[in-house]
Amino acid sequence: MRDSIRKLEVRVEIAPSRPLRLVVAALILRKGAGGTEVFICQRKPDQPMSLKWEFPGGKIEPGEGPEEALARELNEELGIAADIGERVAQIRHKYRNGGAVDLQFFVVKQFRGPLENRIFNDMRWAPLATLPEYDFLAADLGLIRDLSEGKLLEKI
Ligand SMILES: Nc1nc2c([nH]c(=O)n2[C@@H]2O[C@H](COP(=O)(O)OP(=O)(O)OP(=O)(O)O)[C@@H](O)[C@H]2O)c(=O)[nH]1
Repeated sequence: MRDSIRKLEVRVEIAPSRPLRLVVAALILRKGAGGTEVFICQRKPDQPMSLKWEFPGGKIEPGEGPEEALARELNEELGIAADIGERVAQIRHKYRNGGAVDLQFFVVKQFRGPLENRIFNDMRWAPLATLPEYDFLAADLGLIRDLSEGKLLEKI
């Protein structure tokens, strides 16, 4: 009896928690012929939430600031050295599997180096008005609507 009680206590202590994932992502912008374009990326078929589109970025690691984390991710994923600009959106989203993310989006208007596809299934420049045509991650949908309607970046 005592043994089973002790086991239960241990289980509770090591029970996996699902912490909020702190994520940063970039709205990399350029002026195209038909207006502002943003750089979007498609997840690989073998990744969770496969083939969904997203903005490049990733999780903040312990000890990193958000801008620092985003510069590192853009370098790892796309091979660029980016100047991280203004933070334009923050979204909290709970995915159906119970995981929650806190997403911060930063504008990037300048970067050095060619954009290299290091981890994505596909990637491209998309005019803001065309964003709703892409199957984006659920957490991004409000932002996609705002961007496609010309909101959020008016003062950028
Ligand atoms: N980079 C990026 N991540 C996003 C966006 N929207 C969104 O919900 N996320 C979520 O934020 C997390 C980013 O983590 P990550 O890029 O470092 O790692 P990952 O996809 O391999 O996820 P995992 O390591 O949690 O399984 C993912 O869970 C992803 O689903 C977005 O627009 N860009």
